[in-house]
Amino acid sequence: MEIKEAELVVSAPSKAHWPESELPEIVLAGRSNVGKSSLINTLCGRKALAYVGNTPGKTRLLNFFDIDHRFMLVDVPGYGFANASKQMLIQFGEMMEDYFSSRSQLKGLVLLVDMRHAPTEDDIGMAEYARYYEIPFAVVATKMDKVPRSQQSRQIKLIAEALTCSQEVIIPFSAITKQGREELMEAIEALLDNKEPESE
Ligand SMILES: Nc1nc2c(ncn2[C@@H]2O[C@H](COP(=O)(O)OP(=O)(O)OP(=O)(O)O)[C@@H](O)[C@H]2O)c(=O)[nH]1
Repeated sequence: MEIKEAELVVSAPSKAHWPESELPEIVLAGRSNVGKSSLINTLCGRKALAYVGNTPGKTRLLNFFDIDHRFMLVDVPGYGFANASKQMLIQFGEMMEDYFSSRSQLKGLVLLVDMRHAPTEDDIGMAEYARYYEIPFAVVATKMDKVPRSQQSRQIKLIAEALTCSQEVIIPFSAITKQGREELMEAIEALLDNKEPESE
């Protein structure tokens, strides 16, 4: 699957602003600074102009990107950043709860984790959240170019164990080398087809 056109439709601060479109939605989530904006830009060839920032956790909105009028990529704010106030954490939880529990267009979650580190409590919580709401998910291990090849399979194993998922659902990815781009597109296709990448 090649993406020809990606357009940021809306940055929604609340449910009232979610788009009315019937397109299926794939949500992208991960802790702050994991490389989510870079991944969106890699997928969309910078057409989406997702902002790659160095101020972690700035985005507090759900960003809906229309991809070729075929599906929406929904970028959720990076969680787990330092200095988050309690109020912000509550707001984040409520926003995700609202979205996960009531958005019928939601077809799947792509969970981003940093390949260099063990998943955080928040990452594990996000996977549990998806299971609770029965949302199929794939996992992307970002920044693989920063992990020596000899250590990559060990890191994948570590991530799979922490998230209690199969190693097969984990897609090693680099926004620098573009490795993993094709595999991620295939995983998104599988989610759109209502297939759990995990079960393949
Ligand atoms: N080496 C390397 N660096 C990356 C990769 N992906 C992202 N980065 C860098 O990691 C930093 C964070 O990347 P972003 O794409 O802004 O991360 P984000 O998850 O959108 O961050 P938030 O806006 O805080 O949610 C930037 O300095 C990127 O250049 C990658 O695959 N390899």
